[in-house]
Amino acid sequence: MIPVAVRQRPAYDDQLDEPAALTVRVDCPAKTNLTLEVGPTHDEWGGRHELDTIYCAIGVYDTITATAKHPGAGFSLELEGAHLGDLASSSSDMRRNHAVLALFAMAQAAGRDSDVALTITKRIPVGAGLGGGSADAAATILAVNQLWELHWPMERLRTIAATLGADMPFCLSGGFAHGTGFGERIEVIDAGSAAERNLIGQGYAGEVLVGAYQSQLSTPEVYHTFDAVGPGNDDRNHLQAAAISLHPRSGQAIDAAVNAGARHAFVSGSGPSVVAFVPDSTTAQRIIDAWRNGGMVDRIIKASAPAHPIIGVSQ
Ligand SMILES: C[C@@](CO)(OP(=O)(O)O)[C@H](O)COP(=O)(O)OP(=O)(O)OC[C@H]1O[C@@H](n2ccc(N)nc2=O)[C@H](O)[C@@H]1O
Ligand SMILES: Nc1ncnc2c1ncn2[C@@H]1O[C@H](COP(=O)(O)OP(=O)(O)O)[C@@H](O)[C@H]1O
Repeated sequence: MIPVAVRQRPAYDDQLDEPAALTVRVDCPAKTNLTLEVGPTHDEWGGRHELDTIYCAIGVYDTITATAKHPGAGFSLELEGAHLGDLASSSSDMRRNHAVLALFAMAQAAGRDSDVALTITKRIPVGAGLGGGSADAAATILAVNQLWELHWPMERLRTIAATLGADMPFCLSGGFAHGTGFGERIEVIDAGSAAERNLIGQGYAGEVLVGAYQSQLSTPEVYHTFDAVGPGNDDRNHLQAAAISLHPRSGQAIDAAVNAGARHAFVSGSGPSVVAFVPDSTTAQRIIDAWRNGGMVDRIIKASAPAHPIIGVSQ
């Protein structure tokens, strides 16, 4: 089921006697990996690695809006946010933005032109191992599915998302899920299931602190480094040692969070950001103080997990 909160659409604008412009807004959460086991590479997956991962969506949301434009007008993209990372650079090509690639993929699958105005309000740190680009792509797929009244089921949307990136199929539904293949095969862990109760019982739910950085890590570079150094002893995220070798402050932030009482603290996916699950607000404050006093992170974001995309329709 796609979690949808839809407001009623007025059929026509009284003044202009033409269809009123509809805007679909999707708030799409970041992702992390509670476990990430990395296996061998496969040529048929473009050299990507086999994965076995438990995804978890965390409530730091990017917002995408999609509004229909006149036929033949083409697409447009506006980006806003205080922390745009390398997306703010003049060499950043709008046509390579993950949201735009997702719009093109949906247009091709639907046999339509991509006459849509997209806006992205970025809150998910960029190049941080939090799947921000994947969240924006997933949000665009969900938005266009609604805007064009396609009503395609989740499985069809996942198939399209999988052509764009490993994390994107998960980001369509959020929550908790088991990912296999190169990360694109998703088995949702249902709310209330024994598997979900098990994750919650282990402390993988509730209040979360994200320690974020100005610097980014490149996902391919982290996988290359993993190929050289392998997983760290006892690391549930096999990419953690590689990420820390490239960005040592992440390791310091993990140690500080654990010492201050975090239930779990780890590098999120390919890093460099660090996620800490905290049992209560006193512990959260201890971790925040340790991170700030030690200069171990550049930015701290409070969130909760698990989270889901939220879809709304308005004029
Ligand atoms: C590591 C993870 C963990 O969830 O995400 P991040 O933490 O970076 O967000 C994912 O595996 C990344 O997902 P995503 O960023 O969507 O990957 P893709 O666009 O498909 O691939 C980008 C590059 O990452 C490497 N890659 C990705 C997935 C995979 N199973 N094996 C790989 O080796 C390849 O070098 C590939 O060219
Ligand atoms: N909409 C987008 N949001 C974030 N990054 C994007 C987006 N579109 C393209 N990118 C590019 O994708 C790369 C990875 O960004 P992101 O998805 O945030 O990180 P990660 O793969 O570590 O989770 C960045 O170099 C960024 O420029």
